[in-house]
Amino acid sequence: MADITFDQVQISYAGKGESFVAVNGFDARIEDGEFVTIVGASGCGKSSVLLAADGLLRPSGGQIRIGEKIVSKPGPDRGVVFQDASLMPWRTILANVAFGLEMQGVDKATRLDRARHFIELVGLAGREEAHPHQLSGGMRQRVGIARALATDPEVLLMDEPFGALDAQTRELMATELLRIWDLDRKTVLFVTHGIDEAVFLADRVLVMGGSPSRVVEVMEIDLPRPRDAAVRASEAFGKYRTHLADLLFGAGAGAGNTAAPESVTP
Ligand SMILES: Nc1ncnc2c1ncn2[C@@H]1O[C@H](COP(=O)(O)OP(=O)(O)OP(=O)(O)O)[C@@H](O)[C@H]1O
Repeated sequence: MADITFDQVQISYAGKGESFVAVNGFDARIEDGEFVTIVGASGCGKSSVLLAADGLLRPSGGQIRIGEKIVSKPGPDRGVVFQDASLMPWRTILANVAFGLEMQGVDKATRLDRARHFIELVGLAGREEAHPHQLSGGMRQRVGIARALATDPEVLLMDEPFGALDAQTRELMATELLRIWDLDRKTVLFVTHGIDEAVFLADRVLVMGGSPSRVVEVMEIDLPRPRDAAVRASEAFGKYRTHLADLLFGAGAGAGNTAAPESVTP
């Protein structure tokens, strides 16, 4: 496992004239084994930061490191889960989960064994031969998580993985994700719009704001683990939630942030 370091990261997009700087001076360090969530107004650059950490987007300034290695392209040290699980529709669930191992040249018997193990871990034993269209949205996201874990990456990068799910399934998936994470505590960086989700999952929440945006506040979440319904209902949870909502939607919120808290709460 490894830590993730963002060192004065700048992300720009080419425009018609001058390029547009979306993120500037983004500094953060995600410790080895830590679960960190990122929140911020729509369009503030959360996905851009994650894409850059995955190596799909090259920062226009600064540096991202996984352990000691500077990120320059996607690599097997990173497992990625997006909002849309992006499974291959023609492949079975087993073949989808085994795909990354196939790319790594792992022999067939080993990769199928490993894929079966992670399918069981995410609660889908018995569905190995199903195809993605035969599964619900929540199940497809479970497959996406199994696929990301199967290659045993150093870190997990998750961009709104439960964003397309209904509120109830979303809560369930958050609890499931923590159960799986607790088995070997990989380093996780998780982007979300959901205030409750951000607090429930995290050791720390990074709040992005400003224009161009950067980390404007870091919230330590000192809640017991394992996190369960009692933690979610606790007074401490409510305080973190209110503080985060104030940061995002209160008087001091970043430019362009006009959404009401209710509109983003899972
Ligand atoms: N390919 C692109 N070309 C030009 N501009 C882009 C591109 N991708 C993103 N942007 C711009 O960069 C900024 C950050 O976008 P990004 O998708 O990272 O934000 P976000 O915080 O993830 O948004 P959301 O919460 O709505 O998903 C936005 O202003 C967006 O319009």
